[in-house]
Amino acid sequence: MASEGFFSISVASVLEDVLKEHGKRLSDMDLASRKAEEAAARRYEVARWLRKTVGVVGAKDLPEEPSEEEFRLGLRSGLILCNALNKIQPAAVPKIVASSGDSVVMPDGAPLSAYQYFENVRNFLVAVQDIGLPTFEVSDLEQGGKSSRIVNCVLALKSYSEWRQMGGGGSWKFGGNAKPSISGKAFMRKNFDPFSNSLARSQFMDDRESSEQNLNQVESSEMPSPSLNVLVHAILSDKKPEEVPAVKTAIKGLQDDGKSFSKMKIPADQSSAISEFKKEKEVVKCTRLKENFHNNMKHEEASKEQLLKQYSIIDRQQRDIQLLRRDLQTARAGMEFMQMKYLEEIHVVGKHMHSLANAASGYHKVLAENRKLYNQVQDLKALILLDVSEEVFSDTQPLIRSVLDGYNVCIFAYGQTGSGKTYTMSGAKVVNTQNMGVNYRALSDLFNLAEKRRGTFTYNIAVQMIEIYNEQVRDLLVCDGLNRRYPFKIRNGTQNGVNVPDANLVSVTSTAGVIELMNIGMRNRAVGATALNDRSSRSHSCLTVHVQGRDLTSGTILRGCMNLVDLAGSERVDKSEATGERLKEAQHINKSLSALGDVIYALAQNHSHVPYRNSKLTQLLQDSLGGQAKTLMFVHISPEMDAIGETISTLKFAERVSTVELGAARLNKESLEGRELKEQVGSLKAALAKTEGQSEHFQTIIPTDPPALKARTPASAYLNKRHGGDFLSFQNENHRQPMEEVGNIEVSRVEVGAVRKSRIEGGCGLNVEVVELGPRSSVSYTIELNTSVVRSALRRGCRVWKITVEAADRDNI
Ligand SMILES: Nc1ncnc2c1ncn2[C@@H]1O[C@H](COP(=O)(O)OP(=O)(O)OP(=O)(O)O)[C@@H](O)[C@H]1O
Repeated sequence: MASEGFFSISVASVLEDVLKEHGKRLSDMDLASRKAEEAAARRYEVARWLRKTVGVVGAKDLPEEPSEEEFRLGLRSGLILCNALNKIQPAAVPKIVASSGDSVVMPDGAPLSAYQYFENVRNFLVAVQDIGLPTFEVSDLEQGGKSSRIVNCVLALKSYSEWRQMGGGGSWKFGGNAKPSISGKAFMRKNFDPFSNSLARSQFMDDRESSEQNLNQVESSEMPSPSLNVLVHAILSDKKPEEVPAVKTAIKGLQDDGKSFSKMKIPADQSSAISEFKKEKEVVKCTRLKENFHNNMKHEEASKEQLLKQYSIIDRQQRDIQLLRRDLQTARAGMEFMQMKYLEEIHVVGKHMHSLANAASGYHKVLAENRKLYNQVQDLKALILLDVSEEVFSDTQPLIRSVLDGYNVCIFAYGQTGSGKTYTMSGAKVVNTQNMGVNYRALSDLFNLAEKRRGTFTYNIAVQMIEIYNEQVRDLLVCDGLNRRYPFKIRNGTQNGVNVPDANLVSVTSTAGVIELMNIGMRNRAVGATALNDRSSRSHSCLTVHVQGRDLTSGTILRGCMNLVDLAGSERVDKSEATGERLKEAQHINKSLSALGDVIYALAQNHSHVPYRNSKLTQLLQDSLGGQAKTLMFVHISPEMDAIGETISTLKFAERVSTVELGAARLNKESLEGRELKEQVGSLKAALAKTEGQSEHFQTIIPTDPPALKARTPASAYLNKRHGGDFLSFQNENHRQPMEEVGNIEVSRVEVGAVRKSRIEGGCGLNVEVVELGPRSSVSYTIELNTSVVRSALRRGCRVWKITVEAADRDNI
């Protein structure tokens, strides 16, 4: 067993070495296909030769190009083989067992018995063996047998036949060794005749087992085994003649090294040959198995490697998935936590909002309370006598705030001529931060405070400036110095607090704008030189600031006004040396100041009648002195000794004033609903008033403010509702006409203060109510148009009327 193992390994190593040398070239060949092609070609060659040799009839069972199965079946009876051999060498097979009646051809459908097959084939094999040709096994003709060995045998026979046909000169050589044609029992295939070459290659590549028949023919112990022999032939077949010695040397070296070769003995008899052959067969099998195993191992290793790679990838992916899952869970937990936190915070914010809302409402309550208390303090203080000092303004500041809160305020300067009233109120001629007057400071504070309240209130501020000169009211805010409407009337207790409605009321948005107006007013003010003051004020001036504030949340309207009054100074005519106009002015000044004293006295004494109407000054200041305003008086006295009399008089006046107890100041507040109701009441009152004694007239109320044309005022809306919506309101029920007959009447241009109530003389016509724009919007006027004109227009189909009222025509209406 040990020697067999060693032998196997040696042969295998030789094979491997040879294969390594030539493996590259061989591996490139398509072994399987070549094997099949070559086997088929050789089989066809054999079939054709046999058919040709025994004749088509004799070889009818053998097709010209048989498949392996057909080939085997065709030759199975041994008849064709024996006949062919006998044709080449007559009586080589002395006895051929054939079917009855035909020694050559087998009868159709009557197969020979197995014994007959065996007889023929055995005889054939014995004969060819005697000739020295390669043989095959009887079993090769059976199913699963090796047809290649049969092919080899027949081809050798063919070669032998050809040699004989050529005369059989010399000795027939098969396999390269000179051999007697018949007597030789074996032959060597050293030469490369076509047959042996083909045979060797086919044996090497196609069927190593075919070497067993060659093995039987090996005669020298020095030669390699048949398989190696085939390999050597295969190698040498591709070499050039000059390369052959080198290859041979290499093989020899292999032989020397390989113990298997050196130890291998040629068997003496057939059985030992078969035994050796089997050994070699085992070796070949082992080699093949080893190769297969080796290849399988390699393949398995590659697969294993690939599998490992895939496992590692899958493992990594699974780890990644785990990580991702963990991240997802973390993120989910984070989200839930955030959500919870968010809800908590929302809850907290909600609570804060709630408390803030409470605080805000509380703040408003406290603010209202604060305002109330502050006003109570102001009311309690009443009139305070103050020394003129630079600190004066600090006490005026709270009053400024009151104006924005909807109260009326009056600040006025009293004192003899030349005592510094104008200086206190208006400041020095060249104004700086130190010598600014009360007026400037008050307005500056007013605008600052209004700006601070911008988020809660919007304020409209307008200014009037008038003077009372020689008991006549004049407008100081005129550019050309002309007071066309002079003298103006004073109206007390108007709804909007404008006591001199005809005087210019100019909107302002900044302190600078007010200063500009004040400068205009100062330029227009009547001044004159007296012995006591080279620029003595010869009139009482009054700067009135009208403030209308709207609460942005409630819509409530607050109206306040501030009168800043610079009185003309009382003067002793003998001292001021006034004559002529100055004297007349002085008399009016003194008279009005005396009237002011009387009013103060009456107020101080709580008289039922207060003589406000005794002078324009008291009439103008009626609302401020009468108890519905907060009033502050600056009292000026002269430090000069010769003015002691006036000083005492002034102080007495001040003392009297200080005793006056004003009532609580009234807040001019109007809610949105209240305002609308008032407007309705006002409109209705006006409508009722116009019904009296105007049976031939018809009236209409016209909204003059362009926006109001689109959105009717509550009053007109009310009237339209009452009268069917499409009717203009007519005060006389008998003459009420639908709108279609009268048409809309549009007033295209109405200037503030430009239209006054007027009546066209002799006309019984259409009453047109013109409502002025601006703060005095509640003031309404009626214009009557001649009825005949209206009727004529209606006849002409006039439906929309446009009435233009020019300011210049005011006095002519
Ligand atoms: N506190 C003061 N500091 C500096 N100058 C002053 C002061 N008060 C008044 N004067 C100056 O005294 C003069 C008279 O002052 P002012 O014209 O203000 O008096 P008045 O009381 O208004 O007089 P009248 O009643 O005649 O108009 C002016 O030249 C004014 O500049």
